[in-house]
Amino acid sequence: MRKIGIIGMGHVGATVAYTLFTHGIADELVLIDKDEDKVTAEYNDLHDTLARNNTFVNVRMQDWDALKDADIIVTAFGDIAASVKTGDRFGEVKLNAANAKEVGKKIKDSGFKGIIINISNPCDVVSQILQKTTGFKENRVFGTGTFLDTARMQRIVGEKLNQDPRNVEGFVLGEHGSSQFTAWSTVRVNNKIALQLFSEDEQEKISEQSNKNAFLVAKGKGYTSYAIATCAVRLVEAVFSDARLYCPVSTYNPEFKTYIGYPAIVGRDGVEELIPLKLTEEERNKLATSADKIKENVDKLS
Ligand SMILES: NC(=O)c1ccc[n+]([C@@H]2O[C@H](COP(=O)([O-])OP(=O)(O)OC[C@H]3O[C@@H](n4cnc5c(N)ncnc54)[C@H](O)[C@@H]3O)[C@@H](O)[C@H]2O)c1
Repeated sequence: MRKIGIIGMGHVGATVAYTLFTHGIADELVLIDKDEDKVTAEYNDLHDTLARNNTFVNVRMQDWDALKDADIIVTAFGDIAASVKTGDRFGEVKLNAANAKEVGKKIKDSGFKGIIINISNPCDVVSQILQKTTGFKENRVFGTGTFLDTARMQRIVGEKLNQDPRNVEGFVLGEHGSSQFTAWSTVRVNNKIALQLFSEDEQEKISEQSNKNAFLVAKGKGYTSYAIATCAVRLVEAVFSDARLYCPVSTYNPEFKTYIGYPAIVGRDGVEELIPLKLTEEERNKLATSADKIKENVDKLS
């Protein structure tokens, strides 16, 4: 039986739940939020789809003990308005560092033995605090990190070259935040080296745009949901099917001694392997700067 807990049933948590529910990816869901009215509303709205759904799903709510035998927990707690207001995901840092400690303790106390996939921002800092608080091995707690930013980069590059974004390989690395960057040495489009397809100026603009797109979406609707939920669900599927998916996630990187967005293999045990990249010196320096920013905040807040 595939059982998933979702903690934080705001825009993102609810979209993850809906996707899992309607795509037949989970047999049982446990929905948790500190806002009782919100979680009750989502619980009922999801239940009302059952008679027209292709598959049956058991749903429970506000039951921490039910997490004991869950396979995966997706964390999406926070207050998106705090990030949107400041135009920076660090707008939620104090609030979500405290939430991560509270939620991490409750997860640990539940006896949960599975994999945590964190979405809450700032994603790298929160993922690491969750890992520290639960005491789980690092492979069992990871964040969506730059998986979403990489999808945004693939979309932008694809649009510029009139290609399906899935024809674009390569990575946005570092913090899921303002110090992230496109590692152009890794980017290929239909096996053509992207460095040869874009001028330095264009590379710079695309790299910035991958980060800015989040705030463009949030400016119009107050939050983002579809793209991040699709990324999180993809990672859930990779764990369930032991896909050994090669993708960038926020995970502990021994070289930089912090959680940070970097390519890894994701399977049944969570992050099973880091795949070392041959970066240019400039890219390595950018990654080191990004790591310092994350580390500083983890040290201050955990
Ligand atoms: N990693 C990414 O790429 C990415 C993308 C989008 C959003 N996010 C982040 O995901 C989080 C959720 O976004 P959203 O738009 O759904 O926010 P939201 O404000 O709509 O919802 C957050 C929910 O978390 C709940 N919550 C807060 N503290 C809690 C706690 N201690 N225990 C249980 N529930 C708690 C709130 O009641 C609320 O329902 C935010 O931190 C946001 O910045 C990350």
